[in-house]
This record gives sequence, structure tokens and C-alpha cells, in this order.
Amino acid sequence: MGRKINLERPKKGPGRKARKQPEPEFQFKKGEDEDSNKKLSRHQIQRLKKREMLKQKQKEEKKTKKATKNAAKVAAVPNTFDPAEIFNIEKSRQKYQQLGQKSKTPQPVATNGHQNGSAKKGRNLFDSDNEMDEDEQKAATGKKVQVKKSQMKKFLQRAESEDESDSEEEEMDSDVEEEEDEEAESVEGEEDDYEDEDVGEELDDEEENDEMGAEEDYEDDDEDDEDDEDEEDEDDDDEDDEDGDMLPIEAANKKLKKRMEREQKEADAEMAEAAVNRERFAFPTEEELAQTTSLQDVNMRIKDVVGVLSDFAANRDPNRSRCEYIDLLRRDLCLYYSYNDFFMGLLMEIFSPNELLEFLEASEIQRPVTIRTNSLKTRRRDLAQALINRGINLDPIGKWSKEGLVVYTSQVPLGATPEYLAGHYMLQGGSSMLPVMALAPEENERILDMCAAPGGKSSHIAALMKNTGVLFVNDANKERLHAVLGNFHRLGIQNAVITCMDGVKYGNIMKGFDRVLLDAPCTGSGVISKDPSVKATKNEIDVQRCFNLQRRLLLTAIDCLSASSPTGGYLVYSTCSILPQENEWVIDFALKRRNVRLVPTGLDFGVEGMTNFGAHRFHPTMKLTRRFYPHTHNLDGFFVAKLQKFSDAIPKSVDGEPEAEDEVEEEPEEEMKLPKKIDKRDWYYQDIIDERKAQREDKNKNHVVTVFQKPANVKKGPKKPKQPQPSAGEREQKPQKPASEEPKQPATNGTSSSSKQRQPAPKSNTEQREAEEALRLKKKLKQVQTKNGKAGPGGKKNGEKKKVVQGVKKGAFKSKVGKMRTAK
Ligand SMILES: C[S@@+](CC[C@H](N)C(=O)[O-])C[C@H]1O[C@@H](n2cnc3c(N)ncnc32)[C@H](O)[C@@H]1O
Repeated sequence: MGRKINLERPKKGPGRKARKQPEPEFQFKKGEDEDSNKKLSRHQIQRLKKREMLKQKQKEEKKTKKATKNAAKVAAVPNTFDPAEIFNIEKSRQKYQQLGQKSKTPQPVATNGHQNGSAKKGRNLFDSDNEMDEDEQKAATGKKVQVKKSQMKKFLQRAESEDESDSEEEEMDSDVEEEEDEEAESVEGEEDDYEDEDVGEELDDEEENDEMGAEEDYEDDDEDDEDDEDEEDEDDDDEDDEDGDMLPIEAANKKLKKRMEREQKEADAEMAEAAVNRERFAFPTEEELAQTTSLQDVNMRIKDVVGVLSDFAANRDPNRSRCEYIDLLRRDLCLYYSYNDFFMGLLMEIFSPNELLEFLEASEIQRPVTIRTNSLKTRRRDLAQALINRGINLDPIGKWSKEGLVVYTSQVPLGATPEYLAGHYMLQGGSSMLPVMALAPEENERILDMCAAPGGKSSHIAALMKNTGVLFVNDANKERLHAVLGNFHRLGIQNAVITCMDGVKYGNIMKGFDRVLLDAPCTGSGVISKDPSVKATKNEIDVQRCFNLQRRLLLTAIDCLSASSPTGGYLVYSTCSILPQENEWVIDFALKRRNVRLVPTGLDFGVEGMTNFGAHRFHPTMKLTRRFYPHTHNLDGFFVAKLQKFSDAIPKSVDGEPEAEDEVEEEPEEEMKLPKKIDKRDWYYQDIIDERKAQREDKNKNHVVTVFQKPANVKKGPKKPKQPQPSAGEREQKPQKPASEEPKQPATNGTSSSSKQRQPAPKSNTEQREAEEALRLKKKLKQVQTKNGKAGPGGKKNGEKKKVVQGVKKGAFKSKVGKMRTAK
């Protein structure tokens, strides 16, 4: 028989040690100590005494330290502060302990692990002050204490780690005590063991001493802070008396406030002292000005003069007028930032000296690259994801736009990604989205964009219209309109009609629009970072030319609008200029001449429009317009105004005021002039860069195609026949034709355009060039024939012309022209 299996399961429950463990006792509480001394072992009593002595010693040390520091205390106060220093962890910890001890009652607490220990401390921290739940406490603290979360987090983390180390210590102590008790019970009088215990105790004490030493070191490291803390300690004591059970964190906050106030006072005093001691800026003589060679000196002088102007009465040289200072400032600013005097003068009329400096600095820096999601093809989230996958680092442009994205870095050219080519986005400046947002186009409306090329805003309008209704897209610049066409194809816009005409005359063709956008041509004073040539090239005539055109365009745009439109009758006028002459002044001009009123733009940021400018007083509602600046919004400088037409009737013009003030004699501006040099990375001219590239490619293709078609004709046909030198007598008889009459270039107007009209419109650049070539050849042939006929068969001239006809090969011309026509 084997052994009988014991089927009885072993009893579950607390282990031997746990069962044996008595209720935890808090032995080091004052008051209780004397009563409980009887219960304590000899060693425990010794240890307790030791600790008491140590504490006493520590207190005394602290007191002496405080006294010496107070004696040595001078006005030296740190200029900066570290929140961690203000939320002094060690002090807080001590305070927690005190608070904890105040409220601590000898109730049983599980001490199986340091987490509980710390939890216990945590509870003490909160429970000691009042009896609210921890959560309630937290909520209350959150309301009361205005401290940054991160600071709070750090603070609590550090406090927790301190608590943890404390609890570990306690655990160690309790373990040792436990062992002691056990040993005392079993082997009384075993000296060795006691010695060991003593060693253990000493180690404990050493540890404590070390800790205290470390604390002291910490304190010594930050003596200055300690000074403050000591001071605050005193305050704290008072506060404690005053505020009673104030949370430590509240106390810390109070300390922080006090400290900040004190620092502010000191900073003010320092500033005042510096102002008194500062060397007064001496106005430079002409010689000194002439001797200035370094830009750094100019920069210094700019700052000095701006400083003087900020408090002119106090800082001025009594022998110098404000005008002299301003002239000096303008001169230096022009030199430092490379502006012409006139343009700098305009800017100085807009901004205060300090803000002017900010604007000039911001205009030297490129704005962030931004793109607009084409909502006809994709969603911003999807586009962002696709671009992020290509290594493009981007973010939403801001809360104000649902479509814009700002691109920080990109490893691929943004104008060549598959997403761009698929029309998922448009390269567009952030501020360019604002006028369309203000226009707020609706579906199924009839909308006009009067100056639309290259089509950034038009395509945005079309997207908001969701390809419904009709969008009339106009621009006076034919070349730029090609870009509109390209962009619209790429972006999938199908509701647009593109026209090329002077906007001023648009009202003669079509009216009754629900909404009109007039993004007027301007000086570009808001986009200096994109085109720095503005700084040095713009003159008074340019500005006058711009605002005169803008006024005329605006009046026409208003005339094109329908006051009885069921959905709108709104017009948005915008420019990328910050000059009031091109903005508020133009709007004010229109307000006086048409039945329109200003309405809010709906844009929730931007600076209010000006109601005063120099001697000018604009309509008070001008405040509803919005200005955007590079230095305040990190956007291109822009102006946006929204008008509502309330009557189609045109009021009689204001007496004595011409339709266009300060009219400058000028030729009608047919096409916008492009800058001489276009930066290849400039998105604004991306369309033109593409166009030129395409033309270059076309040229090469053209060459190949011509050779392929008829190489012989190409060589012989267009060859210019050598004109025999006429004799002196002949020269007198028949004067030579002026160069302009020579049909060198394919004509773009006059007869050629009429003949063009008869032919079907060329579809592409190559075809167009071929057609023009054919026309040129045809014309040349005709000319030669006529001349031949006129000269008569027998004369000397006749013979020469015959030679020419032979030279160009009449048959070859005809066949080429014929072939091209059939090709068409
Ligand atoms: C500021 S740009 C327009 C930019 C466009 N709205 C966009 O967002 O892409 C001004 C445009 O006005 C055009 N323009 C200049 N004079 C004009 C006129 N008299 N009539 C119509 N357009 C004109 C220029 O060709 C230029 O394309």
C-alpha cells in the first residue's frame, strides 16, 4: 500500500509572517513617545534619542545659517527664476511631512511596498488640509492655482520621487525594527546581534546624515535662492498663520507671485537707473554722416534715433527738430534696407518708427510656403497624408482656413509631385486665400473675377462653388491667362468662362453678377519679400498709376454687380499692397460714387482699416476692412474690403471731384509688366516659368517638325535676298522703307489679325507659330509680286525683283502655305 494521498488542500490566507505582524505603530510622534517608551526596547529608545538629537542639531545649524545669511543679505537678487526653484521640492516635502504628521492618526495602513507608502503620503498631502476627496481636491486646485501644467507635472513628479525615497527609508527602518523585535523575543542578551543592529542603526543614521548633507549641499548650491527662500520661509510662517490650511501648491503659487512682483519692481528701478545713466544720443554732423562706412554703425544709429523718437521730449537735442531726426532715420533706413527715399517715406506715413522697423525686418524674410487643397478633388487630411508620405513636413495653416497647409520642409519640388500634377492642390500664399473667404461664393451663382491671372483665387472660388453656376475669369494679360487655363485643366474646373480684356471696359459686355472679386493690380508693397525690386523702383508715378487704375476698375466692378441679386450683390476688393492710397482711399472714392456700403469681411483676424490717413478722413465704416502685415500675421501684406451694392442706380458724381484724381497721362495699360528677372522658385510666376519652359521646348520641337516637313523649303524659302546697293541717284528717287514697315515679325494686329480671324484659331503654340510662319511667307510672296508688277517688266529694278522671286522660289512658298492649310 502506498502512502495515503492527503486530499485536504492547504489553507489559504496570510502567511506566517503576515499573521504574526502586529498593527503598525507610528512610534515617532511627539506626545505619544513618552507614553510608549515603556513598550520600546532599549535600542529603540537609544535610536530615538539619537534622532532627536540629530534633529535638534540640524535645527540649530539651520538657525545659525539663517542668521548669517540674513546678516549678509544685500540687494543682490537673481534676475531670472526657475519655477523648480520656486516650487522648492525639499521644502514642500518637509511641509507635506509636517502636514501629514499633524493629521496622522495611528490607523492600520498596509505597508507592503513603497507604492502604498507613497500613496499614504499622497493622501496625507491632500487629506491633511481638508476632508475632500482626492479628485475634488485636484479639481479645486486646478481652479485655484494658475501654474503651467508642465511645471505642475515636473513639480509633482519630483515631489513623488522624494516621497518614494522617504517611504523606502521608512520601510527599511520598519524592517530593521521588525527584525529587532523578533530577535529581542527569541534571543535576549545576544550581544553580537545587538552590535550588528547598532551597525545597522549607524548605517541608517549615516544614510540620514548623508541625505541631510546632500540637502545642505543643494541649499549651498543655490545660496541666492536660499536667501529668497529664507525670506519666504518667514513669510510662509506668517502666511501659514494667516491662511491656515493652505495647500502647499497654493503657497508655492503665492510665493511665485510675490517673487515676480519683487523682480518687476527691481527691473523697473534698474531701467530707470539705466535711463538716467544712458549716454544721450548726439545728433551726427554732416561730416560724421559722410564718414559712416559700416552698416553696423547705421543700424546702431537707426536704433538710437528710434529710441529718441519714442520719447522725443525727454531725449531730443534741443537744437534739433523732430523733422531732422525723421529725415536722418529715413536716410539711414533707405541705406540699411536698400529702399528709395520716396517709398520709405510712404511706409513712414503708415507705421510708427518701432513698427516700421518690424515691418522692414519681416519684409526681408520669405513667408512660409503654403498650399491650398483643391476641394474638388481631395480632402485636406488625405492630401496631407499623401504629402507626408513623400517626406513633406507640413501642418494646417491655421484655424482660419479649412484648405490651407503650411509646408516647412520638402525633399521634392512642390510643383512636381504627382498630387500637384493631379490637381490636388494649388501653390498659393496664405493671404491669397483671404479675399475668397471674404467673398464667400455660393453654389449656382454668377461670379466675376475681374483680374484673375494666374488663377489662384479664381480656382478657389470655383472650388467653393463646387463647379456649379458660372465663373467668369478675366485678365488683361494674355500670357498670364494661359496659366489660368493650365491651372483650371489641372484642377478640374469646369464652370469657368475665360476672357481677356481690359477690366475697365467689362461693364460694356456683361453685368448682373451675384458677386465680383477685384484683386486689383498694385504696387506690391505687401510682398516685398517676394519681389524686393519694389523697394528701389517704385516712384510717385507708379503709385498714382496704380490707384487710378484701381479706382476705375472698382467702379466698373461695382457696375457689373447686381444689387437685386437674391444671394448677394457683394464685391470684394483686395490688393497685395499696404499703402492706404491703394486701399482705403480707393474704397472711400467708390463709396462716394456708387450705392455701396462696407460690410464685415467675415475674417476673424487682421488689423482694422484706417479711418484717418494724414490729412484724409475716410468713412468710419472703413474699420470693417482688414489689413494683414508680414510682421504681425506672418502673411504677405494684404488688404481686404467687402462691399454690398444696395442700388443699381449711379449717383451723380460728387461736385468738383473728378472720376480719377491726380490723373496721370498714360497709355492704357494693356499688359502687366513682368520683372526682368524671374526667380525660378517664385511660385507667383510659376505659370510664366512653365510657359517659357514650354516655349523653349516647343522651339526645339518646331525645328524638328520643320525639318521633317520640308527641309528644302525651310533652307531656301525664308532666306533674305541680298539687295543690290542702289546708286546715289536711285536713293534720291526712291527713299528706303523704314525698318518698321519690313515684315520681319509676324504681325499681331492690323491686317494680320484680320486675316487671322478668317482662319480657325490655332490650338497650340506650335500650330500658332506654323500659322504665323505661313502667313509671313504668304505676305512676303504677295509683296514681292506686287513690287514686281509695279516696277514693270523692262526696268533695272524689275530685273532685281525677278532675281528675288527666283531666290525665294515662288512654288515652294505656295506649296508650303497650301500644305500648312491642309494640315490645319
Ligand atoms: C494681383 S494680380 C491678380 C492675381 C489673381 N487674382 C490670383 O489670385 O492669381 C493682378 C492682375 O490684374 C491684371 N490686370 C492689370 N490690369 C488689368 C486691367 N486693366 N484689366 C484686367 N486685368 C488687369 C494683371 O494682368 C494681373 O494678372
